[in-house]
Amino acid sequence: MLKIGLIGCGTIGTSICKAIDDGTIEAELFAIYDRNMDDVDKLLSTLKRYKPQVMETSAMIKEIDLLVECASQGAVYEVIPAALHAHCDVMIMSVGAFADEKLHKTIRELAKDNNCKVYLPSGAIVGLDGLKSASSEEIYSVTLTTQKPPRGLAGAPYIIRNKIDLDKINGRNVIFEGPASEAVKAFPANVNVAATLSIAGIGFEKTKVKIVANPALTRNIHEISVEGVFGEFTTRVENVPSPTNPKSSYLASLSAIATLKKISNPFQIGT
Ligand SMILES: NC(=O)C1=CN([C@@H]2O[C@H](COP(=O)(O)OP(=O)(O)OC[C@H]3O[C@@H](n4cnc5c(N)ncnc54)[C@H](O)[C@@H]3O)[C@@H](O)[C@H]2O)C=CC1
Ligand SMILES: O=C([O-])CC(=O)C(=O)O
Repeated sequence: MLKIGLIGCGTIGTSICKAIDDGTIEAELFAIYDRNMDDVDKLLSTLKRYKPQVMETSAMIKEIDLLVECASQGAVYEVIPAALHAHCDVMIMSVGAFADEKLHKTIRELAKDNNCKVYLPSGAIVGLDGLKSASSEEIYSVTLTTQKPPRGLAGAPYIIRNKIDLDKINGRNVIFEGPASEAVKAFPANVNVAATLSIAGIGFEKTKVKIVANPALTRNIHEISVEGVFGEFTTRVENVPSPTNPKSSYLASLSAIATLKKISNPFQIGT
């Protein structure tokens, strides 16, 4: 059975561990880690079947088959290269870290050299399948428009740096427009999806991102428009925010679970 270690015992981490615990994902939950022990304890209290060990990732990567990162972009730097060195496969949620070209290159090379897989789930967006197909020919443009209720953007470095008072926004307000490379640094916990889109499509500089704060919303909306030789498509998803973290859509947790279900299943059907 696939032996999993996990870093990040917050919203997505807890959903994943519960899905392993209740058998939705057929895998062994071997170990977990978080820099915040309260989050570790809270997660452990939700599990009925598994009592994973709590250990630093430097120790767990010697024992596991797959390391799941659902912590932060900083954690990607701290743990992913080491895990690949240790011949672990990895699944990464904080995909925005890949905007750092050096890290991106290092992760690709380490995965190749150590014969490891790097899994990036679709996360909170829909349409990556079409973009991947279309990418065999020229893509002219990819645009992501993300709308969130203001509290779904709270704490972002861009909001703090520009002293934007989210409580004072009283209508649909475009607060950022720029390339994905800048968006994922300015909003590291809000638009990792822009990174996944960039990697699947035309890269971090050409992928355009617009971020809108909209107090009228209760959902996180991601609209993707793609134009290329194939024609054009638009997708739109209206995501229910996770109750424990309004920045992260519930679909992101479900996407992580779906990816792990696929990885852990020895029986694969379809192309
Ligand atoms: N790819 C996608 O579509 C999506 C990605 N995300 C990203 O996934 C990650 C997890 O999201 P959530 O579970 O909602 O966040 P969360 O804030 O609920 O939980 C994150 C947990 O990771 C821990 N953590 C953060 N940095 C750490 C480090 N360096 N070492 C150890 N522990 C660390 C925190 O203490 C916290 O318990 C975030 O980076 C988030 O931005 C979120 C939604 C969609
Ligand atoms: O969950 C979402 O709606 C998107 C998100 O936070 C991210 O991509 O970082």
